Amino acid sequence: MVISGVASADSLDILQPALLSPEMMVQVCDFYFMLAVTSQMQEEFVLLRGALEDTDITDEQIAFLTMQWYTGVLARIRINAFRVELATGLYTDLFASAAASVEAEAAVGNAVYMLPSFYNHDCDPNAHILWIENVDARLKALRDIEAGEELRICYIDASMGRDARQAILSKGFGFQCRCHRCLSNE
Ligand SMILES: C[S@@+](CC[C@H](N)C(=O)[O-])C[C@H]1O[C@@H](n2cnc3c(N)ncnc32)[C@H](O)[C@@H]1O
Repeated sequence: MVISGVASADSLDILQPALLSPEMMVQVCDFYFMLAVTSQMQEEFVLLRGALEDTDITDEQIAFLTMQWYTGVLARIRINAFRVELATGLYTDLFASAAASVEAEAAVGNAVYMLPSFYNHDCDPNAHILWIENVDARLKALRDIEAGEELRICYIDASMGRDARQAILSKGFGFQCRCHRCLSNE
C-alpha cells in the first residue's frame, strides 16, 4: 500500500480495523485481548524493519514501526483494500468493459483509498467504484441519489444468492448484512 504525499504514521488510524477472529486473539486479562501475532506476520515485520534499517533512514524516522503498528495496519488493509481492475473503453460502456476486465483477471493490484474506505456495503448499492485507465478511484452513481442519502457500494459479487452473500460478508468483513435486499430474503 502506498500513501502518496506527506502522511503521518497514525494517518491510517481513522480507518476501521478488521474485527479480530477468535483464533487471532489471546486474552491477556479479564477484559483485554490482544492480537496473537502469527509467525508469518512476525517474519514479515522483521524483514520490513531490517530492509529499512539497511537504508539511510534514521532510527528516529522508523521509531513508529513497531509490531503493534504493523498489525494495526494489516487489520485495516484487511477490510479496506480494493482490488483494482482497470476498465478500458468508452465511458458510456464502462460496466461492460469492467466486467470484461474482471473476467480476464486483469487486476493490477490492491490498494487502500482513504475516502472510499468509508463507504458501507449494500447488496443493492447506489454507487460503484471503478478505475479508468489509471489507479485513481472514481465513484459512479448507479441511479439517482437523494440529497442526504448514504452512498453505498457493494463489496462482493451481488449476483450471488442471499446465503452466499451473508456468508462472505460475515467471514470476510465481520458483519451481518441487514440491507433491504437481505432483509427481504432476496
Ligand atoms: C470499509 S469499512 C466501511 C466504513 C466503516 N463503516 C467506517 O465507519 O469506517 C467496512 C466495515 O464497515 C462495516 N459495514 C459496512 N457495511 C455494513 C453494513 N451494510 N452493515 C453493517 N456493517 C457494515 C463493517 O464493520 C465492515 O467491516
